[in-house]
Amino acid sequence: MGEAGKSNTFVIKCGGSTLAALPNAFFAELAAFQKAGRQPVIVHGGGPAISQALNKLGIHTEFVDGLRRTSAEVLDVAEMVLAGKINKEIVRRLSQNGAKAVGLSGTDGRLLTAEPVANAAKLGYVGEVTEVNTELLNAMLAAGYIPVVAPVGLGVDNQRYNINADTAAGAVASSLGAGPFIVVTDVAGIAGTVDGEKKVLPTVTPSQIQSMIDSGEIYGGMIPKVKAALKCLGGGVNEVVIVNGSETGVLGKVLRGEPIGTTIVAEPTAAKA
Ligand SMILES: Nc1ncnc2c1ncn2[C@@H]1O[C@H](COP(=O)(O)OP(=O)(O)O)[C@@H](O)[C@H]1O
Ligand SMILES: CC(=O)N[C@@H](CCC(=O)OP(=O)(O)O)C(=O)O
Repeated sequence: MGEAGKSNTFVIKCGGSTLAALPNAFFAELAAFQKAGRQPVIVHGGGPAISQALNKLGIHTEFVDGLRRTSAEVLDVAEMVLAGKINKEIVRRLSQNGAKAVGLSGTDGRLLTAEPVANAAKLGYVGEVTEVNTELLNAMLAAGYIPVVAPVGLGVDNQRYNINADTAAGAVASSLGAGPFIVVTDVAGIAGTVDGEKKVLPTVTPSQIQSMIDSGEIYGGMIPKVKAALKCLGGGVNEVVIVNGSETGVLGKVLRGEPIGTTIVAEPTAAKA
């Protein structure tokens, strides 16, 4: 694919926290971008729905450092909910709102190759992406479809892995060299304290993020988001924006460069020509 095609590609991560609240307008906006020649790729979560399904089945679930401890039993349910229920819901809503979309699990066509995370002894079948099959994504984009990806990966050992959706989306954004990477969640951005007042910060840099994690101002589900953002910025993505999906016209605002949510920017360098 040529440079023009690449610059048209952008990755959106849709968090499970916000999926039910996403208005039809969100999907219609994606359909309009698609018709205008833009090439969105969606990677989605579904944490709350997985927890709900596990609770219904009476299977205990817990998070360690923001990641779900994943036994073989939990993995089956996570895959069922992510690649079945949530993935199909998103594809259906896109179709209903005039977009052409196709749903894939990260294991389909070895879209996401994964390896166990460092503390696998504690976390079980939780994976980290080692490779993204961009050939498959680009083929779907070239055929005029929005790829909708569930964050389940396959190891070279053929083991399935549950992957945090922010991590998976960041890996996809980096491998496509796509920009901007838009993280859609249930809050208006990263909140921080400015002059004693809590507010959404328009921009944050990697060093600010580190001190906000250290102080506990960034916690829980925001941690994998900012970590994925930092990794992306080091890997070819020039802009990561965190926005609330239920606000109208969010995607357009990001793409037009209008101020919305929190933009994570690279550390300013002293010597810029
Ligand atoms: N500094 C912060 N600013 C805003 N939200 C934060 C911050 N730190 C932690 N959070 C939490 O992160 C949550 C978003 O993460 P999460 O619930 O995992 O969403 P998603 O399902 O979209 O991935 C927010 O609802 C909020 O509770
Ligand atoms: C390893 C791990 O934690 N996987 C996540 C995958 C879903 C996800 O990340 O969903 P959200 O984006 O809605 O949080 C989980 O099991 O909940």
